[in-house]
Amino acid sequence: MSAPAPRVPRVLSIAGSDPSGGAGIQADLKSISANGGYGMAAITAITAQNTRGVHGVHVPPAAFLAEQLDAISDDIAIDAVKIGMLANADVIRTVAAWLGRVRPPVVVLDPVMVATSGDRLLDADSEAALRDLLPLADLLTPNVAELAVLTGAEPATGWAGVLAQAETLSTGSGTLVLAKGGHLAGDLAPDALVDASGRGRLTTAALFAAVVKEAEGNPRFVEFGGARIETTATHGTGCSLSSAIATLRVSRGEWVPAVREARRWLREALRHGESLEVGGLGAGPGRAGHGPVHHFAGLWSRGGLETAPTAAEVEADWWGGIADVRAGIDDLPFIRSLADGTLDRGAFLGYLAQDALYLRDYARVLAEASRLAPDASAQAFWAESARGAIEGELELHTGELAASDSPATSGVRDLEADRATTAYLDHLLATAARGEYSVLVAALLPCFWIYTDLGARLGAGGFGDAPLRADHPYAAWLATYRDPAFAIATRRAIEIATDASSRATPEVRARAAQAFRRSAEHELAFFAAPLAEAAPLTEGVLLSS
Ligand SMILES: Nc1ncnc2c1ncn2[C@@H]1O[C@H](COP(=O)(O)OP(=O)(O)O)[C@@H](O)[C@H]1O
Ligand SMILES: Cc1ncc(COP(=O)(O)O)c(N)n1
Repeated sequence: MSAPAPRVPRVLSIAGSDPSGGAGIQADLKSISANGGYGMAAITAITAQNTRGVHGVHVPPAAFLAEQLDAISDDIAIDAVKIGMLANADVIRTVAAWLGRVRPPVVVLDPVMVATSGDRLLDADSEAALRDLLPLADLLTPNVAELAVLTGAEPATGWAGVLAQAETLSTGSGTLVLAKGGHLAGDLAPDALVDASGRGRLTTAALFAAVVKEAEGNPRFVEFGGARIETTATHGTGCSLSSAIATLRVSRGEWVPAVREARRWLREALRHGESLEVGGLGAGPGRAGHGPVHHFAGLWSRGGLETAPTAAEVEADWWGGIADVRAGIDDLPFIRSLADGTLDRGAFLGYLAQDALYLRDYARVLAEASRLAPDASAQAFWAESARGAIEGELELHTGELAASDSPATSGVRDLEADRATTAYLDHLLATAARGEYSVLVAALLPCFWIYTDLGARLGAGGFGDAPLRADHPYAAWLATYRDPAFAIATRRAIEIATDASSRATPEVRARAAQAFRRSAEHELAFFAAPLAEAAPLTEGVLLSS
């Protein structure tokens, strides 16, 4: 039994809108999604901005923000909140009142004041109101400039100064602070979690720390190092990072792993930001702005964009994709004459002899599928099918072939596989040798599926009444393929193979579809062979012992 899937963190962003998509709620929703959360957004302000700057800000009435917040919290359990641009004191008070009522388990506050472009995003006279909001958060993520404003100091010019201000802020607000080095000069872009609140939030988390520094007064620093990434795509880094941390704090349960993972993700997004080619249109020299980070760089390259088909969709695709092969099989003189009973007995026995030869190696390939199977149920199924194929082969020797009056049937064991049998087996053995389970089971499937389908249609009068007559010369053979147990096995084989393909990567799925079709084509050639190239079962085609 597999463990239940972990619940998806429900994360609310309370922030401004950036129509260019790089910062604000747009960045937050992308960041939350990229980090495995369900994103929601209550909009505090609507900005008109692009990668070069903010042209305008419209702040809807704070009462309407309250309505948005209540609509969400009345209906949805919120696991984490990320707070970004708050615009003015009314908005701040509305958010503070809502937080006081709802108190979500994780609150990350990015005290947005000034955009990367230098434009103000918070009224200058609202800084006091913002300070009052700080204690309601669990984590503050100010940049260098914001840290300076919040501590009433000059912006720090070095990392030690940033850490000192972060400590001051943490002590004053009683919250954890993430000090960010993004705006410092130099080759490094370090961040650090600073907990001087005395609430010991980092005690457990510090176990995970790469570097834990004990400083005077015993505040705790957990530092995250990293080289500065050479890029202009830094618009929205603060928004993206704080949303990622809020989301990952829910799924990881601790601050340090959440920050470490969020930073790793953001750094990948930063490295690929410029590839988006967002911004810079018509910019004169020196006006090129800051493009967004690529929030989905990792997901798109590793997860792919293709929608995975369900097993039922794979089944329909595969079966529909061999409609021409199936029609070809139905039209074969071998199948037609087998159905109406006019098939030459020698040709029939020749077919059975090839079938026996086929089953011997088919059983080995089924056993290989069992070896590769990812779970016990599939492992048992393929092993059982291998046993069935071996039994089928033995039955052929003791049944139809042994009973035949041909003097040569005793030499079946030494009979050589004809071209069609050899080609089919080569395909199956080569697929097995490549060791890709989902491709292998797709290759094994037509033998189950096409026979079951043929047997069912022969038995249901699809080829006329002749196959239903008890005195049909090949009644015993027809009965084998109508066997309900075989139909059940076929259903299970279809389920296993299509399920494996629906979960596989697009590349593996394409190889599986091709292997399935190849096997179906070999089935056609196999049925065509007895009346096409191989002579009936006579001493001429047997290497009798
Ligand atoms: N060029 C860069 N290379 C690596 N990391 C960066 C770079 N610029 C910003 N960061 C990281 O992005 C995050 C946001 O930091 P920062 O730019 O200081 O905040 P804000 O966007 O709020 O101004 C931090 O983790 C910081 O270390
Ligand atoms: C709506 C909105 N919120 C926040 C920021 C800050 O983002 P950054 O500091 O990365 O430019 C922004 N530019 N716009």
